[in-house]
Amino acid sequence: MFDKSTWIKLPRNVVVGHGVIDELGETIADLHLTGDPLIITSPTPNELAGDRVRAQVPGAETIIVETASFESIERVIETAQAEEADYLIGLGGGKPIDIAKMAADEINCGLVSVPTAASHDGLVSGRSSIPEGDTRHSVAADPPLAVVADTEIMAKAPWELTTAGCADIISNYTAVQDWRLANRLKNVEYSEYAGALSEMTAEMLVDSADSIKPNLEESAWIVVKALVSSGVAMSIAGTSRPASGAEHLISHQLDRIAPNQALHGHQVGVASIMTEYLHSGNDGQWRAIRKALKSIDAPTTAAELEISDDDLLEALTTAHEIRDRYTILGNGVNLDAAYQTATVTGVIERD
Ligand SMILES: NC(=O)C1=CN([C@@H]2O[C@H](COP(=O)(O)OP(=O)(O)OC[C@H]3O[C@@H](n4cnc5c(N)ncnc54)[C@H](O)[C@@H]3O)[C@@H](O)[C@H]2O)C=CC1
Ligand SMILES: O=C(CO)COP(=O)(O)O
Ligand SMILES: [Zn+2]
Repeated sequence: MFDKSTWIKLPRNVVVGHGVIDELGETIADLHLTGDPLIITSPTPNELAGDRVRAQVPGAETIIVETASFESIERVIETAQAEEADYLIGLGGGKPIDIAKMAADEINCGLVSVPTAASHDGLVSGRSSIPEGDTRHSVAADPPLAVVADTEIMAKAPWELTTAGCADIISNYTAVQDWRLANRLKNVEYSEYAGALSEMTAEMLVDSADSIKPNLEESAWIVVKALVSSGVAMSIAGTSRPASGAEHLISHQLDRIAPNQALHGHQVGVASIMTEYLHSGNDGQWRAIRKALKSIDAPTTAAELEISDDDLLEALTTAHEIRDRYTILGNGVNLDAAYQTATVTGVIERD
């Protein structure tokens, strides 16, 4: 008997382009959302774009969050309930959007995502990623009903936020390899469509690397399209597997060991050079990944991440513990192997 079923949740409206933040009101009306929203943002995005958002949703309260934590989510839920908010608007980078996504899921209301940086591929995904203690929760949450991504704002954001978004996409190469490995060794369900979409997204971004330049709005356009596509791959899969493998585990560990040191996308990029080496050895594609990262100005070494060699090695040897997700890290990389991996790939220098 055929007994498979799937439920793919995607945003209904994805509005991308120059000045589209001023079309937020229209986008909300198109979704038939009524009543007052609560705006969830972080300090800089609030300063940059909060007033333009508030101008279109008069009466909306704003809550400013600093960290992606369960405490922040709790605060948002309490405020939304006290204010009787009818839906949420997440404004900013990955953190406020993830918090808003999880809070909206919890209180069962809609979410509109207004990213101000092309720095991560969670802007359309049906996943929310929140650290807690020694672990990291990547939980299913409804994707935003709409995404309003203003390329004018994103192009003016610090260049490193855009290069972080590119590196988050380039890391899809190793994420998909980990997913296939887990399918072969652990019978983890694999989606050919989601895997192919994720790899094609990375391929297209790398092919466009020459057009990705600072202060160029077309660059923000190219990167946002890739981030949307990668987020859709996660939604099709119903898991972050297409865009998150061992390189993400290492980055999540770095968030614990060396908090707020480097951007998420930059960490996963450097980690994917090493996990590609672990997958395919010295003759594999790790040089191609490093070259792709360099071509878009993303870091390729621990020093460029401002992370010490010891912290990097600790993350590489302990990342397998963080989550029940089988990857090339298996049941752990020992310190000698980690040192070999990090030095051969030039991520750290030999003593
Ligand atoms: N749910 C999912 O599927 C995914 C979630 N993530 C999560 O997203 C987070 C990483 O996202 P980030 O955007 O790097 O973090 P973030 O939200 O902390 O933003 C990084 C920095 O950029 C600043 N910023 C944002 N827009 C700006 C602008 N236009 N101009 C100047 N500064 C601006 C913010 O104020 C912040 O200081 C992590 O927590 C990660 O786990 C990442 C990928 C996928
Ligand atoms: O960052 C992500 C994809 O780029 C989300 O992955 P996680 O499920 O590892 O948080
Ligand atoms: Zn990521």
